[in-house]
Amino acid sequence: MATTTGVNSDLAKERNNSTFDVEELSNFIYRGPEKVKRRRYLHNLATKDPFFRKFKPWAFQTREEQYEICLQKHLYINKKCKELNLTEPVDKFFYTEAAAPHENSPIGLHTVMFIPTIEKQGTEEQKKRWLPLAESLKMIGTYAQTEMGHGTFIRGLETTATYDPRTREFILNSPTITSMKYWPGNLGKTTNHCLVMAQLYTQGKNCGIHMFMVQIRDLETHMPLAGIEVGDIGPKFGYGTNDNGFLRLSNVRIPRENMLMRYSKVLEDGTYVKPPNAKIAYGSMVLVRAAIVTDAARALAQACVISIRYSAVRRQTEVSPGGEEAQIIDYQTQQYRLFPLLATSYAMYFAGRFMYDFYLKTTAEIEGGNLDSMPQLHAISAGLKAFSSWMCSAGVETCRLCCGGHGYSHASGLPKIYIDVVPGCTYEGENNVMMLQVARFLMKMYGKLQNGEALPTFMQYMSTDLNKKSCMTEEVALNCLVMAYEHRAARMIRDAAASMEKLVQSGKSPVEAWNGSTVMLTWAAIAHCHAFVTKLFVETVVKSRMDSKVQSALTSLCKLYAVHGIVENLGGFIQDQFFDSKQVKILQKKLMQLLAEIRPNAVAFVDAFDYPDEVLQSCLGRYDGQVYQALYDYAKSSPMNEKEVLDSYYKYIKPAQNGKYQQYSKL
Ligand SMILES: CCCCCCCCCCCCCCCCCCCCCCCC(=O)SCCNC(=O)CCNC(=O)[C@H](O)C(C)(C)COP(=O)(O)OP(=O)(O)OC[C@H]1O[C@@H](n2cnc3c(N)ncnc32)[C@H](O)[C@@H]1OP(=O)(O)O
Ligand SMILES: Cc1cc2nc3c(=O)[nH]c(=O)nc-3n(C[C@H](O)[C@H](O)[C@H](O)COP(=O)(O)OP(=O)(O)OC[C@H]3O[C@@H](n4cnc5c(N)ncnc54)[C@H](O)[C@@H]3O)c2cc1C
Repeated sequence: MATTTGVNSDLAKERNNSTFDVEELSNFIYRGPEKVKRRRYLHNLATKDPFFRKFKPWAFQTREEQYEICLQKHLYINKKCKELNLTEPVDKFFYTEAAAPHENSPIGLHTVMFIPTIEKQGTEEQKKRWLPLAESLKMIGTYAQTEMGHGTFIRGLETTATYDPRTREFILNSPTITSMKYWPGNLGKTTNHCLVMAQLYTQGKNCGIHMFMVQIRDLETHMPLAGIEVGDIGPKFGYGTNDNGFLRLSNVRIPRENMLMRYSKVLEDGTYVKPPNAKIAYGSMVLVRAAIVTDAARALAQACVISIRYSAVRRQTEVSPGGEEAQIIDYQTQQYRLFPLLATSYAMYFAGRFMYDFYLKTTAEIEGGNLDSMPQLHAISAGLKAFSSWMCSAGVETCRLCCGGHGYSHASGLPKIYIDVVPGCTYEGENNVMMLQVARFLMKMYGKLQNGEALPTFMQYMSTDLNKKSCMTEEVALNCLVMAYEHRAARMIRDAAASMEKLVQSGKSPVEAWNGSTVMLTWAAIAHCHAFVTKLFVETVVKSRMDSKVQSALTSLCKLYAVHGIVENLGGFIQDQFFDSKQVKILQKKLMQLLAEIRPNAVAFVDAFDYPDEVLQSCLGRYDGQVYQALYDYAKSSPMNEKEVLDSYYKYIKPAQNGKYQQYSKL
């Protein structure tokens, strides 16, 4: 029975029954007790700061208020980060996630893409000129690449930057309606500068797409400059806090020094100097793709916290007539929907940790002049970005559905998380397109394998003997699970390659053969990413040092991740009889056992993510489980309840009850 004060008794029982110390697991997730302490300190700074609590809740704000309030919050965050000397990205990330949870920043693109692009693509002189202005917000900028007509195919962008050697200027133009920049975050109303991706023309030749710094608004009045038409694109599925914008450029002249020239250059006379690798200009996209993995993991983790705590508190339906109603977490169907997502949130967190480290290591090499790992970084970041945003967005929606009716209310906090995470499937490269980039890399690797060339370590599984059968026994060993994923990926890569080969042999061109095989190529890329994430999870639990009880519980969760993925995608695993029917039964049985094994630790697993209530902003996911009182308070706080009788009653309902409809004819 739930009490109305203190911690809900069901939730308290759950916490008593867990088999491991939650603090130990938090220490493992966040890489040590010192880091947990630091994260809590940063969360506390934000959640205890009265500034962030003075605004009405996000769900009760109009679009204009969402923008304005979020802008104030992020400008304040910016000021506090400086005062507190928070310079590390991880510190800023934790402080921000607590200060403005899932509220996409009106100066976010400035921080996440504008400044990093100057840092990575600018010359020393350009960095010296722009970075201090950008840091002090005198320049507020965005990354303006996507156009109304082209987002994916960036070589097809239509904006032009034509070099005029007489004045040593570039002239920027949006020659068609489809060439107008459309979607860049913060562009509509906030920014006064843009990094514009445009086709470079010099000495009568097109040299491909390059980045140019363009001032779009007056620094004093904030009015658009001559030749600039700019504005907000209007309401969207979410992202109400963000003024995604449009931009039309008409004969806008900028000095030659405004082309980002660290790698490619245009000399004064108009001579073009090529970069060492044309794709180096895509580096800012790679950075954000890498960051999206952690961002998506965090969204799913928070959704699991809400949904699993609520499932422990919520009771529905007497199991035997007249008996006690069961906690909904005890229904096997609820466990089957939620626990694999819990496992996925851990898998994605570890993938995010890996991605961040790999990004830092590889970009350091690139900056040192060694570009060898660029293709790997591109393939891994594109694949993990797509895989994590797909899995986590779908997972958040399932968590919402698992909360029944209350999941549909903003009081649950789940819709806000969903609309914040789901555009990650589209921005920074639409997911299907990203998976095809992965497939392109896989086909290259397959070619190397055929030629007997060496493969990078993470691709060596491709040389597996595809006639081999699974080693799976009743024990369901982790290594047999990894082998299954790698077998499936290797076979799908081979099948996709064979499909292309067959089409070529039938007279199709390589491009036609590629287009005729993209579904199989996408299957192969997804299978590869699934294998990659599973292996990473397994290696994390097997090789890392941690408390033995935590390790045992985490091993069950990892096994669930792997077994569930096989059972849900069985076709791909049995197509070549890799598993026989006896082994399939073993896996199905193991899946049910694992659900039962994880059940006593479900709440502890979500508690270990250590998200304070102020971050979750959910009546259902509260640490104390007092969900009903919270729902009642939430309903009472709705602006719709400020008056007992709304004006609309007198204006519309009352007259209608009296058969009077004249007010409509006035319209
Ligand atoms: C434990 C907790 C730790 C916490 C730590 C956290 C720290 C992190 C802090 C930060 C957190 C912040 C959270 C972030 C949340 C996110 C908020 C984001 C807000 C929204 C931002 C949205 C911005 C945008 O959307 S910008 C626009 C993005 N646009 C795209 O992505 C366009 C997609 N299209 C493309 O990329 C290309 O067109 C592509 C790749 C599809 C094709 O390119 P192209 O036409 O040039 O290709 P081809 O000529 O066909 O050549 C292909 C060839 O090129 C290679 N290649 C392509 N790209 C790259 C690359 N980037 N690098 C290297 N190589 C590349 C490709 O592999 C091919 O090679 P081949 O050898 O020829 O095969
Ligand atoms: C919230 C949000 C914020 C954004 N912020 C920014 C920003 O700050 N700066 C910026 O420049 N842009 C931004 N964008 C734009 C974003 O990067 C693009 O929308 C994205 O890259 C997808 O491109 P697209 O819209 O042209 O989709 P399209 O390419 O038109 O995709 C439509 C469909 O066609 C398919 N498709 C397209 N090409 C291929 C192909 N080659 N093979 C197979 N299928 C294909 C896709 O899979 C998809 O299903 C933002 C978008 C959103 C939603």
